[in-house]
Amino acid sequence: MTSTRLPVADRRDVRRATWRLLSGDRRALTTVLALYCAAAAAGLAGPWIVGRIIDQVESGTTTSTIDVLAATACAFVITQVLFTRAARYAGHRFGERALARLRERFLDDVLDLPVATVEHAGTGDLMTRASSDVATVGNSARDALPEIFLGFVQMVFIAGALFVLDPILGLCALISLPALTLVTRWYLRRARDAYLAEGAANTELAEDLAATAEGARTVEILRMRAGRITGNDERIGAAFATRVRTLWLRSVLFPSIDIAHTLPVAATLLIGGALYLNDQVSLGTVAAATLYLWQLVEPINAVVMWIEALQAGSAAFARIEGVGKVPPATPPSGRVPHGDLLDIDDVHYAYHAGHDVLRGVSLSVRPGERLAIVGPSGAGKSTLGRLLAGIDAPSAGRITIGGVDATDLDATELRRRVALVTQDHHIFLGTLRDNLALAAPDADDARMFTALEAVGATWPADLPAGLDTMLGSGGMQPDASQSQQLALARLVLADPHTLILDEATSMLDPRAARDAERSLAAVLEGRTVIAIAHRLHTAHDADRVAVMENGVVTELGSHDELAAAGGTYASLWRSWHGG
Ligand SMILES: Nc1ncnc2c1ncn2[C@@H]1O[C@H](COP(=O)(O)OP(=O)(O)OP(=O)(O)O)[C@@H](O)[C@H]1O
Repeated sequence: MTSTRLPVADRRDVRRATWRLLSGDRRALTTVLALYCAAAAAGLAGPWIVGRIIDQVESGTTTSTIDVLAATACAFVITQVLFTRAARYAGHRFGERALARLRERFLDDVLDLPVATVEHAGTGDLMTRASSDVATVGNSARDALPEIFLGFVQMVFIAGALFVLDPILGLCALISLPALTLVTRWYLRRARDAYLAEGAANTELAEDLAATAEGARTVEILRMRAGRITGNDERIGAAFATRVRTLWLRSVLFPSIDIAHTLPVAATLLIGGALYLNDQVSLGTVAAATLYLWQLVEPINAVVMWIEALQAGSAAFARIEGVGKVPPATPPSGRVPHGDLLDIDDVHYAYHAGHDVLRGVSLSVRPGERLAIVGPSGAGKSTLGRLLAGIDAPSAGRITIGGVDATDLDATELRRRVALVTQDHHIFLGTLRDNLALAAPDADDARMFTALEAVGATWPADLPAGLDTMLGSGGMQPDASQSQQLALARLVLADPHTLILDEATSMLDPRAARDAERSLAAVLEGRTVIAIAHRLHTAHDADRVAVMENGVVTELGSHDELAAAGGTYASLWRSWHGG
């Protein structure tokens, strides 16, 4: 099975998704925009009033006029502060709501992912998208977007005010614009890929570190320390290189911005000075224009700084949106199975092209039959179980349920009919009831207790809080055997017509395992059970036994037939029995 990263959405999709996210709360967005415009408009008054004060002083005026002008300037500054504060507050609330909608959609997309896709992609990829990518987008939605918007509004208003003040001085403000545009375009063209590469390198690093930490014991025992350190070093090196690349892009952008501030001020002072000497503009106008230009520093800096964050946010958003681009595992054909006959016809499967682990498996499992699959380790039993449960599709051949290809059934329909239970029994944080309701949301307490009893779990009846007992960290920690019983009880509640038990009871002690399997079989009378088993008593109790060796079924028959046939099963049975 080769590792395939989850897709990344392209620019057009990201633009569309951004618009969808923003326009999902139009009223709030309009309020935020209006408040920012009001704040930017109020900010224009200060320099203009200072210019007027200078002109008044030059032409000779009373102190009371100056006092009135100064008081007016103060009033506008306070108004600007109040509007900005209100705009930021509304902007943050808007951003948080947008982020909440994004998280909900992301969760839906993740839950819709085919299991095989998640396994192929590796959990690190999904974890990075769910954690750091969502946080980065949150940062953009909460801070970057509102700040960039405020910056743009301020720039447009200030440029407008400069032109109104004096068109020639207005032109001075634009002197750096072409160079600034070029540098910003140069940066933006490269930034997305650079940030995507940084995100991907971080994912690889996170996966590698997690694998080393999780497998620490194995690393110690097999003395793989040096190898792991070298591997981790390489990943850290790769992540470092991608960071250096984004740093290089920033190191070109930021100094260019600094120059872009200074040039227009110098030009305004020079040209404004010459105009003043020629009596074409007043001293107050030159002063006001210079102050406006200094005022531009803040929005330009903010826009550039936050555009950088927005780039990182856009790359992260592309990765989040990419999860929704994964095609459904099985485009439903709409065909309805007739009956529950499970037919496996010449099925091949390879994790790596050219290395078939299933090499032409053919088998028919009748409804209600109990089939045990036995065989040596690596024979392909679990792989066949995954294919039967629709987690992976055969590379060749067909698996049909009631005459319809398993790959043509939609995921919900397939899960309703076939369920795989393995040794992984996840207990979700929540009550015992929550954990059982996952399989049957409508089940009442009586049904839940019946399901638990069916799999031999009597301990829930003794719990003081009963089904309301909290499980998981901070609550009751079920042991391996109890977790397995919960998983089996979930299956009883889900009630699919075919159950595939892949070593499902292996963690229980032999007596408990036998009890659980017996109880399960009793509850599921008339249903199909395919048990992939290491313990041969499972085979002994089954209607038929299929022996798998090297990717094919080599023997098929009842326990008695195979035990008498003197083949692989007979020798397995003899050695298991110590005979
Ligand atoms: N995810 C995977 N990627 C690559 N190869 C795999 C993967 N899972 C299993 N294999 C290989 O496929 C072959 C069949 O494995 P499978 O687990 O289906 O056998 P099994 O009969 O169930 O063995 P066991 O009884 O030990 O679980 C083995 O050679 C195994 O190494």
